[in-house]
Amino acid sequence: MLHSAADQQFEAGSLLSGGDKTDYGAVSNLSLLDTVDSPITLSWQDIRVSAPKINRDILHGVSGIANPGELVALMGASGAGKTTLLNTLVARNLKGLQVDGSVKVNGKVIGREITSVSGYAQQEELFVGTLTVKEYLSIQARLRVVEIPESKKGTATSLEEYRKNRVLKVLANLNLLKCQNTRIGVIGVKKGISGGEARRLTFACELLSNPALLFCDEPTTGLDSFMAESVIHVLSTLSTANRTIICTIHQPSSQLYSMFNKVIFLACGKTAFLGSPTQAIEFFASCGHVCPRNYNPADLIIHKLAVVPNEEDECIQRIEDITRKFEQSVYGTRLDSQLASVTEGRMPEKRRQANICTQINALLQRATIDTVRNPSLARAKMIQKSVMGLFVGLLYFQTKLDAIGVTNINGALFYLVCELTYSTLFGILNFLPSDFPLVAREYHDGLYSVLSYYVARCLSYLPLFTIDGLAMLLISYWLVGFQSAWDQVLLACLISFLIEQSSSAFGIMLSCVSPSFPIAMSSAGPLLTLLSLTGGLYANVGALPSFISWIQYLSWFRYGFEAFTINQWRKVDSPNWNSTNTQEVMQNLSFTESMFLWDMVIMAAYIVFFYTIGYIGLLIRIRRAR
Ligand SMILES: Nc1ncnc2c1ncn2[C@@H]1O[C@H](COP(=O)(O)OP(=O)(O)OP(=O)(O)O)[C@@H](O)[C@H]1O
Repeated sequence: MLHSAADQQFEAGSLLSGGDKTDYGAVSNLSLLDTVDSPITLSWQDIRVSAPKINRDILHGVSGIANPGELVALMGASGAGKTTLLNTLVARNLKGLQVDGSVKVNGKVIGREITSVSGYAQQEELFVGTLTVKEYLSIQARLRVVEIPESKKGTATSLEEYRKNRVLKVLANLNLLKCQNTRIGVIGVKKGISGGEARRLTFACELLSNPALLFCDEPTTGLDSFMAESVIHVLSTLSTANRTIICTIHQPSSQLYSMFNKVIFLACGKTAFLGSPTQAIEFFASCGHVCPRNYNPADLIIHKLAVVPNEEDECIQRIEDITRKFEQSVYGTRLDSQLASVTEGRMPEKRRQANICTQINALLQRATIDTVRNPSLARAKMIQKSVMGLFVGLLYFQTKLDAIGVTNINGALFYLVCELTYSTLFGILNFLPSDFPLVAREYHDGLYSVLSYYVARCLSYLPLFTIDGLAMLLISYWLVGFQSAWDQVLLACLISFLIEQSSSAFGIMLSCVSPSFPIAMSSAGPLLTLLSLTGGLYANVGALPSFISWIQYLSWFRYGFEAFTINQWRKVDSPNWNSTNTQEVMQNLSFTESMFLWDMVIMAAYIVFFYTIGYIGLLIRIRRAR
């Protein structure tokens, strides 16, 4: 992981170093670290987790407590159950697991509502990489900060100003001011902020709402020792403001180990120790595992708690010995008495969701920036459609209105329907896969509803997936010599819009209901073939066998082509053309002139239908992803 020279100056606590002083001026009248108004004591008792399908117990009655102002490390060998315990505490990622025992916030079991009083910085960083750090945080602030807290009422005149100050303050707190205008970046596509900055940005998002309880899954994994230390330093500083912070951590260095207020060691799904870092060293020494001088205590303890291949019996015996000794030790009994003395206290205020307009607005802004800054999509689509418009124009250049010309113009119209469909659909099939992990996480963090995301994302695609089609249509229009009375041009634009929207709504629906991107891709091809074959050019829609003829009524190819054709031939600016010629063209294709309006209404209805099914599919998938 890269880190800049400015990173190396990083010092949590002296947060102005390397920062942007102009910006900081805006928040200089505010204290750097907000003290938590309603501190949280988190306690958990006799947590048992099993996987019934494979008949396996993962946690065997684990108990513990974390108090305000404490930075707690959850440690243990790989497979000890750290992530499972953290997931149980935050009520996330427990699909397929049976969970018993109680998790209490200030002495009260609140279940999944823990999400609304805590922050969870997950290990996998998920951002919208095309945004800058400040843009991303500002949008997060609109979703996470919905009112000025009572204690901060005098610090800002409006919610907007409070959010702005909050973003600057969090940027300063986490030493992100110097990279605030840097794009976050997309792994493997575009380099952005450093690994340490990305990790701090994850905390920054969580801190916007100033949670009293913060969970962090492996905050130092993947970082070099300096970065790891700076991240833990930030957490340690944050905990001093009366926050309760619990994080899982893999083999911390001696330096890191001593920065925690409390360490919890798990082994084979049991608590092997809970207490201060120094007490842990003493306890393990009392069990016969003395830490040599200049040796990392965390390494020694985790090694003693690991089950080593080919030495399973010996290791399990040792672990049982340690866990039993812990239960009987002064630390074990003190934990029991602490848990017994937890009484119901004041509940912290739950984080409210922003109203639906704010949600859609913020998400639309984010999605639009992402779509516009995504050159592979925006630029490629515009270039492709313009080239295709030119190509069609040249291929059918100034077509005459004779028998061959009519066939050619109909061919050109059907080609436009296909071009408006295929590239749109395949361009939009990636609608969900790229967004899904972030949206599922933010939904379960309680930031917004699925409907807000869906509306915003669909709207963000609308301009691009309209303008490109119109560009193609208008470039080819006069080159081919389509009928160009103003009402015909306008109606052709409307038909083009409806065809392209039918295709993008269908693509979004497929993307949302398919279990995976490859399945969506592989089902799109055959479905489009079926719909285009019954579109009216390859086979006369009036002569299709009855058992297959019904498919045409599902095909926007058919409605779009019929509407384009009627629009073209109903009014022809030529002395050699009369209404009989129009009827002949219609009869040859088995199209009905009176269907013109219906074609457009039916396409509009299909668009609504596809979007609705897509929404239901997305809702089900996101709800299942907790
Ligand atoms: N959903 C599940 N179904 C079945 N087994 C599971 C499930 N989740 C976890 N386990 C098993 O439970 C054990 C503990 O897993 P967990 O991920 O909590 O360990 P960990 O201490 O976080 O390990 P690591 O440090 O390697 O991430 C592992 O053996 C794992 O295979």
